[in-house]
Amino acid sequence: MEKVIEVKNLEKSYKKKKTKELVKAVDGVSFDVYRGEILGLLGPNGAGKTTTIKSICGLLKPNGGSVHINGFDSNKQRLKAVNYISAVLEGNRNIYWRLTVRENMEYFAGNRGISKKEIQGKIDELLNFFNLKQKEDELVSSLSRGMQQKLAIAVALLPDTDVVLLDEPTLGLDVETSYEVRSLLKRIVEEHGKTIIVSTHDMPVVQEVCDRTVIINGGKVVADEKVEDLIKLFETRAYCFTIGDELTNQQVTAIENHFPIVEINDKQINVTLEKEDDLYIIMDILKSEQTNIEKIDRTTVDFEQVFMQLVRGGDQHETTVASH
Ligand SMILES: Nc1ncnc2c1ncn2[C@@H]1O[C@H](COP(=O)(O)OP(=O)(O)OP(=O)(O)O)[C@@H](O)[C@H]1O
Repeated sequence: MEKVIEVKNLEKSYKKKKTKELVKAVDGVSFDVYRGEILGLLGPNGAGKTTTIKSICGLLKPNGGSVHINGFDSNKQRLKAVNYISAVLEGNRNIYWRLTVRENMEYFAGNRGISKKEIQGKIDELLNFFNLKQKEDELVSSLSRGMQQKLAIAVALLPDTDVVLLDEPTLGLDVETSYEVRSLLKRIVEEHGKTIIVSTHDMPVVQEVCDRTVIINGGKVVADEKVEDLIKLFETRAYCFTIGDELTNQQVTAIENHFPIVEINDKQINVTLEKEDDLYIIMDILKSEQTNIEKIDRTTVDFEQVFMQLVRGGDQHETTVASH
């Protein structure tokens, strides 16, 4: 597999305005991105995603480490490196609301040094691809949020760069449009041969669209795995206990304290264990009040549960995933 982006030991600190204290936003982040994949960059608020993305785009100068794009250092050979990347950062604010759909496309093509004449065919192709052709002469301000989002992505595809970086592409979209954007992302990779990095809080996007995910928490990578492998890994530890008696409040508290991912409904406990041995902890809690265990089944997990466990657990999980 051909490596398009290599992020190595990236470090970035910010100085707090009031106290001048240094905050480490990114603390030794490393990962690679391969041609033709959709990589999901995830993490809770403040994890360091934006800082990582801005460093990849060459918008931020890291304090340590490096980013290479197609072999070019995004810091030392910035212009060559960023030539391979286009990005939609901060939602759809990269488009002009007072211009029409087509005018936006022509304007941004011009910004990249592409003449109006040579880009017309490409604009038509993209407008058709994104189902925006019939809206080409309408002002962006009159479009729905979903259409604006699609236009923002279309604009990012104009310069035909190898890598497209998308920050929260489905934020604020209704279910139907979010579904449409998700399938468009897959088609952009398949039909246009792009590599996509998508930063998102939208777990269905990750489960459905991303080949691999890099999860950042507290400025560090806590998982770098294929999405399906992560789900499988956690599935081996997901159990459903059916019990004959109601739990006491102490038992509920004990279970919730031990296991961050748990759902207790009446006489069922759905729990994802951190390691197989944890099965005995939960059985001991049940036995402590002579709770009758009727059966124990393995259950399925979704990506959201995997994510929650990885970001809530801290270092313990880092070891677990790294050893996988
Ligand atoms: N310009 C800045 N000055 C000071 N601190 C900053 C600055 N930018 C980010 N930080 C801090 O660095 C840390 C990482 O921020 P970053 O924006 O990279 O996280 P994020 O994962 O993108 O979060 P979100 O999902 O909320 O956008 C946070 O603690 C944040 O407060």
